[in-house]
Amino acid sequence: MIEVSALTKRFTQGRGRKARVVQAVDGVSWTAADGAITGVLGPNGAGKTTTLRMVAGLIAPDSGRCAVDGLDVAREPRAALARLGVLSDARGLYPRLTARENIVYYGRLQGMSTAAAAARAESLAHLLEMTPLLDRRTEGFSQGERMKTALARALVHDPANIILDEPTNGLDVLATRALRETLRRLRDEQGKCIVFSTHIMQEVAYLCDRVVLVAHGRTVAEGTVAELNAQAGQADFEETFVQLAFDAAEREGAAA
Ligand SMILES: Nc1ncnc2c1ncn2[C@@H]1O[C@H](COP(=O)(O)OP(=O)(O)OP(=O)(O)O)[C@@H](O)[C@H]1O
Repeated sequence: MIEVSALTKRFTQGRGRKARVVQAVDGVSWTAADGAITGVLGPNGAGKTTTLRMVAGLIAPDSGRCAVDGLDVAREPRAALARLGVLSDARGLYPRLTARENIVYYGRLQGMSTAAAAARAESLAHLLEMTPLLDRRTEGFSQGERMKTALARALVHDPANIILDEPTNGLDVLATRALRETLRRLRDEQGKCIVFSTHIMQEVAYLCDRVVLVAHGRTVAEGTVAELNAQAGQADFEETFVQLAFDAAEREGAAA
């Protein structure tokens, strides 16, 4: 389970009188349950990536709390992050290493033996249908190949919780379907807690058990697609999203 409560983060750009402050996250709260796929949705700049980076321990919040399976990411980072797999938007593979080496290296960083990490790389390659890629250097990999390698790396230590930032970015229709199927299996067969951010409404309808809508760094609505449609009085989730997220953002803007 992943819990985010009253999280805030601001960035300051520049110095002195020219300094500009951006309130990227402004008290966002949500919970993602085990055995469920939770989608975090919001307009550009709503604070989704910043929030997920705080959950992953990559940046520290100004205030508020993130917890993974009840472990506070700030207080017990090693224990909390050992229970988390992260697929970031940047992917961040080592280009001179093969896919296999990237996955095994990450397993070693997570405290696994080389043999255990190597065995896991094989089974994940099978699950993700990427066995032919394993011994190629990742330099020059296509978007889909990079995503599969990065996902295998994120899953190498078999974390109970997985966060994915725009995982289908740049993927073709078959790779997108394969990823969806993988996420469903991880949820249904292994009871993982999966959180992902996306801009693709179809993906939400296909995959998400629960949706968190964020705007201006805050949660503006939460529920199943059907509950949110009912709340907005819409049949189409895209209309619901525009109404709940963008109208909320406009109201916030007018009030500011
Ligand atoms: N390192 C940083 N320095 C300055 N501002 C930042 C930094 N990271 C994020 N921001 C700002 O914080 C706000 C939230 O950004 P974030 O990337 O979290 O949004 P997002 O919801 O993921 O957006 P998108 O859907 O466009 O990816 C934006 O205004 C962004 O410009």
